[in-house]
Amino acid sequence: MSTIHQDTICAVSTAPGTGGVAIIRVSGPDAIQSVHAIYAPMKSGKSLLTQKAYTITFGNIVCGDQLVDEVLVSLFRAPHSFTGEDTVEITCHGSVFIQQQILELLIKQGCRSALPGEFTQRAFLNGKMDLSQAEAVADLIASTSTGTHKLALSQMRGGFSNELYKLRTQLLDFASLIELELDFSEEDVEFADRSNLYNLADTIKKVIGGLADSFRVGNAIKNGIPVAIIGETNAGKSTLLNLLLNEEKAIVSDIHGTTRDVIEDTINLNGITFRFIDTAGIRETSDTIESLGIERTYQKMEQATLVLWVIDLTSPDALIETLAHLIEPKLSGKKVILVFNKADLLTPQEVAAKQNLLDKVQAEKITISAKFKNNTDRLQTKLVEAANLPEVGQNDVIVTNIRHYEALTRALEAIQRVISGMDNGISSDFLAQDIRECMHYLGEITGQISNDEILGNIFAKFCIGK
Ligand SMILES: Nc1nc2c(c(=O)[nH]1)N(C=O)[C@@H](CNc1ccc(C(=O)N[C@@H](CCC(=O)O)C(=O)O)cc1)CN2
Ligand SMILES: Nc1nc2c(ncn2[C@@H]2O[C@H](COP(=O)(O)OP(=O)(O)OP(=O)(O)O)[C@@H](O)[C@H]2O)c(=O)[nH]1
Ligand SMILES: [K+]
Ligand SMILES: [Mg+2]
Repeated sequence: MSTIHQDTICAVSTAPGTGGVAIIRVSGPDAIQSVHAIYAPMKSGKSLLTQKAYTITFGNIVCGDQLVDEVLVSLFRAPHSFTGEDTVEITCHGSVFIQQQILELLIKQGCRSALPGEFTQRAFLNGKMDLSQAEAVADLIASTSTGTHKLALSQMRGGFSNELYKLRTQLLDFASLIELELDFSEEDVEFADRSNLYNLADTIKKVIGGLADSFRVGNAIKNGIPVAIIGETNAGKSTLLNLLLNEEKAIVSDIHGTTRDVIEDTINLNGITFRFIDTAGIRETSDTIESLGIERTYQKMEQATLVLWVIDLTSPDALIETLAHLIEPKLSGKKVILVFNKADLLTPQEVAAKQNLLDKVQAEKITISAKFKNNTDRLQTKLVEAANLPEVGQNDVIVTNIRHYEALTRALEAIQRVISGMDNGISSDFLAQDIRECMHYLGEITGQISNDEILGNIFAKFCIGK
């Protein structure tokens, strides 16, 4: 792909504010000329126009006869740069005022302020990387832990893309065999050995299915495992949240219905990110706002992977059972830990007598005192066990991006139609159509298939200067 964006863009690529130095990036056909016009190298004979690529020179940025700053200027010549275009980087002093002045000078030279992600978008459009690699650049910038860093790095280096290219090749083989048959359809012969084709479709299905399934892990690593803390009012949910986060995040009081809006935050336990979600206590209420809060509790429960159902051991058994009728139907498919709280208020005998409560609920049980932090280490251990995240190796391909997950789901549906079509002896042209559809969705991930809307959505989420 050749450069189709003929204008030259500029932006500050370092964090806003005042670091010691800042980098201003200029990319496009007039990058070298534009910087040349505002730059005076210290040593004669070092004009940017004649400098070799991958060199740095020292000099002054000037506005007429006014000195703006002493800077370093790095030169990249197309196609050997991040964007694939001519690129010049000015490293100036970290004053916002200086950065602004230099940008203004560049704009006077005909450069345009870059849009968010536009440098990376150009790298994609110039064939420097595919779309999933470009998206990984944003993930890498946002990475905050070993897990997110490792996944973003592997995706940026093309691990995921290679997997998809392999699949595409297999699908192409498949399609050509089928299409060969179509060419000879009058003769009513089957060129492509059906059982080979069937095996191939099945292999492809397994690979796509495996990639789609990896999103559970990828999403958990990237966004944290959602853990909803639910239960009756005053059970001690907010006390438990604060304890898990080690921070007074939520208001705790002895008034029923204190928490009305959802409060959430993440924390790392044993390298796993958990997103704890404190919710409004569930009870019958005539208060409109509280009812809305309880609605949200149910929504959050639905979105959670893990549910901590907090029970006040001092509540009457009947109340707990009544509440169970409301909660239980919403727990299917989730890991549940029943947290019997306020053990400090009961004798050990009384606590023991309560152990059979809610026996019919499929769940682990633990007895704690959130207030006095009794047995809460055990609860953390249980959480880590319940997370059940596999070790991710250097070469494992894990899907972390919801856009990729959705495309994989579509691709999986298409290949499943191929398989059931073969089961039902469907005609070859229909099979070919489904194979092409499968390829289309895989192509959306790498950007072989793309449009302005997809690209706009992706790059608008980048920061400016990237
Ligand atoms: N100053 C600065 N630091 C930076 C970046 C940048 O743009 N500027 N990057 C921005 O994200 C990252 C580095 N990414 C880069 C990727 C490729 C090329 C490049 O010149 N590629 C050439 C030649 C490669 C080679 O020597 O083999 C090419 O692809 O042809 C430069 C930076 C991180 N650090
Ligand atoms: N004795 C004792 N009191 C506790 C314990 N945990 C919480 N409490 C008290 O129980 C009361 C309610 O605690 P909260 O954390 O606000 O309960 P909640 O479940 O968030 O309540 P709502 O937000 O109203 O649904 C407060 O007075 C807490 O101090 C505990 O383990 N032992
Ligand atoms: K309360
Ligand atoms: Mg609360």
